[in-house]
Amino acid sequence: MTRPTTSLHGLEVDAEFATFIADRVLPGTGVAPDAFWQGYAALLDNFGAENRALLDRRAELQARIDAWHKGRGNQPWDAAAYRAFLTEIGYLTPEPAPFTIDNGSVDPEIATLAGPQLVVPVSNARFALNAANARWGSLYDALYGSDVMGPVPSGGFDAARRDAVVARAAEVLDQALPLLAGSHAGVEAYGADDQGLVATVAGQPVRLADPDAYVGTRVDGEDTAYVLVHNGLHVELVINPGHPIGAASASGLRDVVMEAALSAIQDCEDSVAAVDAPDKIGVYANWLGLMRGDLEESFDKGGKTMTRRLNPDRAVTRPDGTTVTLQGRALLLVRNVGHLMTTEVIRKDGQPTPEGLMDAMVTVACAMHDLTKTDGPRNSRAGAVYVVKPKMHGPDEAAFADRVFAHVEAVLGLPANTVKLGLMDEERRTSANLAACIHALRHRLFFINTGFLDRTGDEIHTSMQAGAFLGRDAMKTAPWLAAYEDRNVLIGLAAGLKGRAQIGKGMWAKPDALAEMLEAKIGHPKSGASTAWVPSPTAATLHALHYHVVDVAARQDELEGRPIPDLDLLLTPALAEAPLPEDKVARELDNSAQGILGYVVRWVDQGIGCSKVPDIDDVQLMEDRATCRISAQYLANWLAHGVVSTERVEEALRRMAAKVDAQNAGDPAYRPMAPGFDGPAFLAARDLVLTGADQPSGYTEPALHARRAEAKALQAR
Ligand SMILES: CC(=O)SCCNC(=O)CCNC(=O)[C@H](O)C(C)(C)COP(=O)(O)OP(=O)(O)OC[C@H]1O[C@@H](n2cnc3c(N)ncnc32)[C@H](O)[C@@H]1OP(=O)(O)O
Ligand SMILES: O=CC(=O)O
Ligand SMILES: [Mg+2]
Repeated sequence: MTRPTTSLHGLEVDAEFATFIADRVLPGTGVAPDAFWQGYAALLDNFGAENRALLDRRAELQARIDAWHKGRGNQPWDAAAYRAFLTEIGYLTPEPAPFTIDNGSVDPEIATLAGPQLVVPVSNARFALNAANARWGSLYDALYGSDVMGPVPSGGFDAARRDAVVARAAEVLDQALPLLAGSHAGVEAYGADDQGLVATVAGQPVRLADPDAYVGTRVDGEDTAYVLVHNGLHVELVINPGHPIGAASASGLRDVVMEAALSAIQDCEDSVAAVDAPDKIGVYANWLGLMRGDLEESFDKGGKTMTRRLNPDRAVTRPDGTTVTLQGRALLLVRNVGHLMTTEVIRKDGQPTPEGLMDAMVTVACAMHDLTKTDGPRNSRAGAVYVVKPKMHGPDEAAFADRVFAHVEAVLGLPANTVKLGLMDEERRTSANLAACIHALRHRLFFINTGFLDRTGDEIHTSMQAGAFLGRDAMKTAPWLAAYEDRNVLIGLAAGLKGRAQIGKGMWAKPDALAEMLEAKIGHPKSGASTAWVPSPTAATLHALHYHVVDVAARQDELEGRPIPDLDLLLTPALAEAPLPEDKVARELDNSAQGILGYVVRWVDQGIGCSKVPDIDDVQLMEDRATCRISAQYLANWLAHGVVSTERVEEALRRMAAKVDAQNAGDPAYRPMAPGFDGPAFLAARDLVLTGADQPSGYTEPALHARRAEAKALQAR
């Protein structure tokens, strides 16, 4: 169905979108619609052709790499020859001379504090608000409601579990905020005087081992919270003897509230399905509401209607009677799409235009509402806009992004480098040239982050023709992956990110396996990362505990200057040296097929960009476009090397489609894929695998967008 358009400065703009910009985004920013669209037309004039040329360069390099591998036949891996070849074709670029980033004014959550980073699809207002409010999380709820204390209870209140939770929380306090004597488990009363916190243990007053850890007191209704701080993260001891949990404790402690998601990425990219003007308006409208501070969402929960809004800041009274205000919300960052896709929302010369350029203009324009606020809670007190830029390949693309945002700032009348960029290190050409990429963004870089999921997909795609890749488990311990993670931290430290920008690690993709996360994810701060991604507020609260155990700044000091793992390690693909065992192939084939279908069917038919999908062992996995890219690229690679045949893949897809249908039987909105196997969802999954070797960088976006548009058209009939 053709939608009405408006002609603006030579652009054909979706009419509803143009109205959204004029009536909702721009009022209050001081930018007139005419100036906006004139600037937009200039943006396309200046950068449209270059954007296409950068994509052509990706394709050219990939074709040369494919040809090189094919030309080598079965010769053994030759790291020196490969590196020389990559240098010759310009895949590897010269290293910059030593430098330190100079990113201007950024917030403490970016520069100095270390803690969890929550990611959320911004298209879902209920979740997006929840993510913003996940700055503070109940430790009691996170322990009680997750698998950390054993299987999640399904029945009524479990008093034994409550006692175990209370004991575990006391252990956390003893580790992070110990008393001079005794344990928090034995506290009979908490109080405060002008010297700080006073706990009563065995009838005696006991102070904190570190008296400076006491910040002050916060009263909220019946609750009195004693606010403490450790490693820069606050912890509240919430006292309320009248509360059922507080009543069960001698001290009246009813909760331990952790400062958790220091920052949250509101995602316009891999966790959302936004393919047309209404979708993009939905995404931008939520981001706008967050930046204006007035987003709200009402929904039914437990039979009651709830309305969710952004939480206020928290006022704490210090012992000297002065007030200190703590941020009530996570610092919000926005992830734009990458350079690849184009959008029909804005056309020029009859052609769709780069979606990344639209995200750049519109998300920054929305964020101006935060920058221009004169009262009420602010997002960035440093006056910055934080844009996460994903899927960039190498320094030229990073430099391109830098110039695009400089143009956006000029059009919107913002001081240079107001927009800070987060560099996702998630494509191989970026990892291999990381220092040069950071250098290209040095005046606005606010993070580097190892997006290991996309990175794994790109690893397979780049070396698609080199041979068959090892299976998933072996990939997790492959030398390239360790080199990638370690190099990222060390290169970041060498570029002076400590104290100036975040060094981030990737997503915990098993949202329900939080006991396992608690064991494993401490590895992120230990590796020198000042933040790491979590999929939910509960995971943020639990991951916060790691930053009380590890002092990241001290860890970064230890790591700085250590030798950077050799580039050859990063560049050596994890190929199977012998035929893969048949049982492993069969299992991984089914697993990948199930994961792809389980994700794609909700994306294409229902527009859900991020889902929990059970794997073959019934472990719920977070699936987004990056995890889908991995599965599709695995199968495409095995197809390319005869590990599996097309017929076998088709059979597995059909069999797994029936299984996914059964898994979704309880969803009234679900449309089964079997027995026809001819709907857009099934065909999207099939496209992703069978054409995976030919998709640009192995991305899933082109197939998903096309099939979602098809499904929408069918549904509109
Ligand atoms: C490779 C990459 O790019 S990773 C980055 C992209 N991935 C993400 O952003 C993952 C974000 N996470 C999610 O979308 C979800 O957690 C999923 C899809 C994994 C699971 O969703 P669900 O099955 O609905 O979660 P579940 O039922 O366990 O929990 C729902 C509750 O948790 C909250 N919640 C879950 N995830 C989030 C989140 N990321 N942010 C805020 N709140 C969240 C919901 O608001 C809801 O609480 P409410 O009822 O009070 O509103
Ligand atoms: O975006 C994150 C990733 O792992 O990919
Ligand atoms: Mg990614």
